[in-house]
Amino acid sequence: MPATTFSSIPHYEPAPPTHEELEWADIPIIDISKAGTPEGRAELAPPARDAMRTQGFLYIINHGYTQTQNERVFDIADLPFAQVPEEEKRLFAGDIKKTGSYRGYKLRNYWHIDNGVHDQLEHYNLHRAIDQQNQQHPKALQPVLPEIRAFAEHNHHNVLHPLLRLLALGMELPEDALVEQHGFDSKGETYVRFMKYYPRTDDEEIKTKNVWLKGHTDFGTITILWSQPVSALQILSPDGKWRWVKHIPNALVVNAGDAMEFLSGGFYKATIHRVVQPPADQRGHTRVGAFYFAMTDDDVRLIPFTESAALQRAGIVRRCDDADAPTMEQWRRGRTSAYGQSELKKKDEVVEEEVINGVVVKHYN
Ligand SMILES: O=C(O)CCC(=O)C(=O)O
Ligand SMILES: [Fe+2]
Repeated sequence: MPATTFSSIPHYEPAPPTHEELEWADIPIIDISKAGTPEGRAELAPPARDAMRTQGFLYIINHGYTQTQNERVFDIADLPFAQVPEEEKRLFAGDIKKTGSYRGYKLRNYWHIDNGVHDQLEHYNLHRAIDQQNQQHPKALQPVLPEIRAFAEHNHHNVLHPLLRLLALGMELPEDALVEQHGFDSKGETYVRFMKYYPRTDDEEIKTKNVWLKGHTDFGTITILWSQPVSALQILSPDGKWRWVKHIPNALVVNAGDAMEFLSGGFYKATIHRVVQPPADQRGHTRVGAFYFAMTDDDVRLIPFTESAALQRAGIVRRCDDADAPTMEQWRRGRTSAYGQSELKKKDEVVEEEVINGVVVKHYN
């Protein structure tokens, strides 16, 4: 490894893992270090396919970062929140609704959760190409931008692309069918997100029934969430029950989003998930997250791979006619602008709906 000197930044110490026995989701583990050979990919493709077809979630381990590198990711992830003055944060806040893009900060109180209560979480989003996109960043991030770029490349080339090969094989397509739609250098919005949740008041907890981030699907193809110890993420299991996602040190929690569901004609599931108040022994702490939100290139039309024999056998399900199908760019902009801002239509006690590009999108309370 080349000798690299890293700038000294404060250490973010997360809360210790919970001791509570929660109802954990049953999420399969994929050892991605095996994906480097054709034999390894042939071995991993069926379990990856089954995980994405049933749970819509899987864990990735052995992706190539050490525990020390992993801790550095979270130290960097806390910088835009702990080391940037509020005034500077406002300067870098994204005009999300207008631009349909998350670049920059999403500050607290932006999304409506329930009963007049707004969110208490901040995120900061960087386009993966970092300094090639004319996106300016706060001062505290300047010294670590090369490391964030390396983090984006790691997610893209060592996690996303290997996984996309497995998922293409699962659809019995040429193994690069999805990789070809996810160029690192193509025009598209795949981005790095750092996120920080702050503890809330009892009143906020009561009014939202402890929901910190409403049940939703992600917009893109694949979300890579760097596992962190504060339990709060839940997924809606196939049996209709919310189950907790357990922390695995240095693992990645990966899920499929809307775009993957479109491309696969429902073969891979964009699973609903939400964030709730952590268990009692982890309350009162902040919760810092690091993510890579992947989408296809902007010009890809989100229509199913009808040539796939696997999809034909399973039955292709469309959420709109192919002729009306949005491009990735239309879908991400539409979803991003509306999220947490639009008037949702109440279907029943749990489900609310909105229509984006002619397609019905569900939100869960
Ligand atoms: O914070 C988490 O664990 C999940 C956040 C999430 O679902 C999202 O940002 O889309
Ligand atoms: Fe999400």
